Amino acid sequence: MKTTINGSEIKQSTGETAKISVRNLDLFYGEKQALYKVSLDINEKEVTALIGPSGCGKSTFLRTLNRMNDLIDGVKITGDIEIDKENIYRSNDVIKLRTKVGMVFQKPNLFPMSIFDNVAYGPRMQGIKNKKELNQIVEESLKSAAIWDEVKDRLKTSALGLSGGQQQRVCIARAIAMKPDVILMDEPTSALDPISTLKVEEWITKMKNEYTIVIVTHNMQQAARVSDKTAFFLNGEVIEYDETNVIFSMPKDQRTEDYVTGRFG
Ligand SMILES: Nc1ncnc2c1ncn2[C@@H]1O[C@H](COP(=O)(O)OP(=O)(O)OP(=O)(O)O)[C@@H](O)[C@H]1O
Repeated sequence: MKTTINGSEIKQSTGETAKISVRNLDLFYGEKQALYKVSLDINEKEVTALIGPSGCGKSTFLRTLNRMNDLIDGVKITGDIEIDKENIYRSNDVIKLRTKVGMVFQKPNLFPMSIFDNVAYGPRMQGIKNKKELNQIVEESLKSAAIWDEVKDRLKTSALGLSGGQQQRVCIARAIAMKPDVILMDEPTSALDPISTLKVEEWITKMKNEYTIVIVTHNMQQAARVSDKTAFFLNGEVIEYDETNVIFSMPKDQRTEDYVTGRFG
């Protein structure tokens, strides 16, 4: 279904609950505009993939959803983003937002501390001190991220001693430990080998009934495998947003078709 608000087309789907509503989002890095009137709804407990050629604004858009761009000097954002109907740019509680909206980056970015302390870091910052409770959160999070069996006997050793694929799953566990509703993933497997990639993809598929997941990927097969909806970005605009099978098998816009069939990118 397509509707219009203030003359701008809202890309949305019927019948489902929008967890995240984005309206008329413009973003500037200083003088340079990186996003143009982005309006779309992201459904709860679905996987939404953001695809498009390098530099088209996917990561920029992803970072607006937990206000990570606030950390960059000279960024100006106009428009509205609501999560659970709350305008995230009208609240000053960025910590609360980043608890609710977790993020997994392209490269594993664990702290130079033990596996346990990495996963317990967020809960401890939230004030949880009880050892039994922390043990439970760490175990559950590592299990959920499908890494428990590989690390359960070395929780007190440095997380940096793990392989890249294992580190990325500990990053996922660290995000889960905060009990987020939304998990943003910025090319989470681009630095991983095929087996680790498969494990992360399996995690996404298994967990999509628990979290709203938004993933930036350059890998078309990955988007097709894991996502329910796909948004195609080009030059800072959303060109097309639809069910993933529509985007990949019968896109409406020629530019989407050219991109997904590999004619450019
Ligand atoms: N911190 C920044 N300061 C200035 N310009 C930036 C900054 N980050 C990104 N840009 C510019 O904004 C545009 C969008 O970049 P962005 O990283 O969001 O694209 P992308 O689609 O995620 O690209 P890629 O697939 O290569 O990661 C690009 O022109 C980029 O050069």
